[in-house]
Amino acid sequence: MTLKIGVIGTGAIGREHIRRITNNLSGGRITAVTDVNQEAAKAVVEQFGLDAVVYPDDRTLIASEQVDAILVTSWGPAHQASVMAGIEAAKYVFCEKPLATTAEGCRSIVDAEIKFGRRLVQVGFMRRYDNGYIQLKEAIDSNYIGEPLMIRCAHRNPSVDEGYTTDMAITDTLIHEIDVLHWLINDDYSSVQVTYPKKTRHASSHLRDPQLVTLETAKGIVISAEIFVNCKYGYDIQCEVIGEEGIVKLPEVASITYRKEAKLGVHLLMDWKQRFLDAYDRELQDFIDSIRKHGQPQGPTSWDGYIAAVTADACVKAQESGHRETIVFGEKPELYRDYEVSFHRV
Ligand SMILES: NC(=O)C1=CN([C@@H]2O[C@H](COP(=O)(O)OP(=O)(O)OC[C@H]3O[C@@H](n4cnc5c(N)ncnc54)[C@H](O)[C@@H]3O)[C@@H](O)[C@H]2O)C=CC1
Ligand SMILES: O=C1[C@@H](O)[C@H](O)[C@@H](O)[C@H](O)[C@H]1O
Repeated sequence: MTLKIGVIGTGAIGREHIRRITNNLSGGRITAVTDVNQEAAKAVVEQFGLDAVVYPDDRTLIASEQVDAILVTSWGPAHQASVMAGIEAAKYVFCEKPLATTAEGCRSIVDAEIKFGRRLVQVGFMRRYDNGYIQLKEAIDSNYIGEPLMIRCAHRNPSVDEGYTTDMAITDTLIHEIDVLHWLINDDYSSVQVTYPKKTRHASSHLRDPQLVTLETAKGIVISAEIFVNCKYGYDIQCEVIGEEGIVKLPEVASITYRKEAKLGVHLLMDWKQRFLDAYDRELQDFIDSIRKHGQPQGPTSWDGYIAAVTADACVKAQESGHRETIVFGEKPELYRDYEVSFHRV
């Protein structure tokens, strides 16, 4: 059966996902769209030549018999209500980060899914599908570098707009590292501290940039994560895991080398959309395939969304206090306990 997908929010990433489901992936079809900006929803139907109905809001879209699964790509604060409505209607849900803007909101989604009795929700933490991170995980899981001791990583954007605030460095930007790193090392975060190096003159007056986030895990691994969203030179994601027997590091983005004007170099990306193109394709193909084969998604869970939100809350608290803040999760519920996805390199 072809999975009939309704999209809630036809902005930047909504359109990207519609494009990939329509042009690149198999097994899914966009049958419905909605956006608070109805003109944007209509325009997307035209742009991609979709055979899809434009609904006035998320509730009517979710209720449609022409919708098996919803793709929640609206603004973060709107996610929770759409996801909850999707679960109530027993529809599959792919939700872009954040699952909800608060830990309580994520917990209520977890509880609703547990009450439903089966997994319906996948969160858009696409880095787990990236070949580079998968290779790092293979090296760690096979003990190739021995026990991991430290991680050094960086999330750098060339620039951000005026509306970007200091806490967004955590909730919008670091959130990807928060998800992928604990998955990488099979560990739980236990505390966090945030420090502010000298501020770049390129940041707006209200923004602290760069920031240095130091996370510790239950096993004692120390993670040093730099967030620098006005770095000017490019979009750059770095991750290096230092183990007892060796070190593994994310590969650089593939690029030709050039020799020109007495220089030898490679090109870097400026736009985040290009960096994880394959991972976005793979997370959505996995969502579609898992539902068609197993009747439930297998990707990052609501519990992963909750873990990320609890950790992000502690990071924001640490931004404000300047102190080390502890991070505590409740016990992982049964529904998510034996769940282990086998992500493969391609
Ligand atoms: N996984 C990733 O790498 C990325 C994830 N995101 C996440 O995706 C979400 C959307 O981001 P963008 O597409 O960049 O934003 P955007 O602002 O370009 O698009 C959001 C769209 O949602 C619509 N919208 C807002 N509230 C709505 C509601 N209640 N019902 C229907 N439509 C509604 C807006 O009118 C807008 O068209 C955000 O949560 C963001 O954090 C964004 C970029 C990358
Ligand atoms: O989610 C994302 C954006 O919101 C954010 O602005 C970028 O820095 C991230 O890398 C991207 O994946």
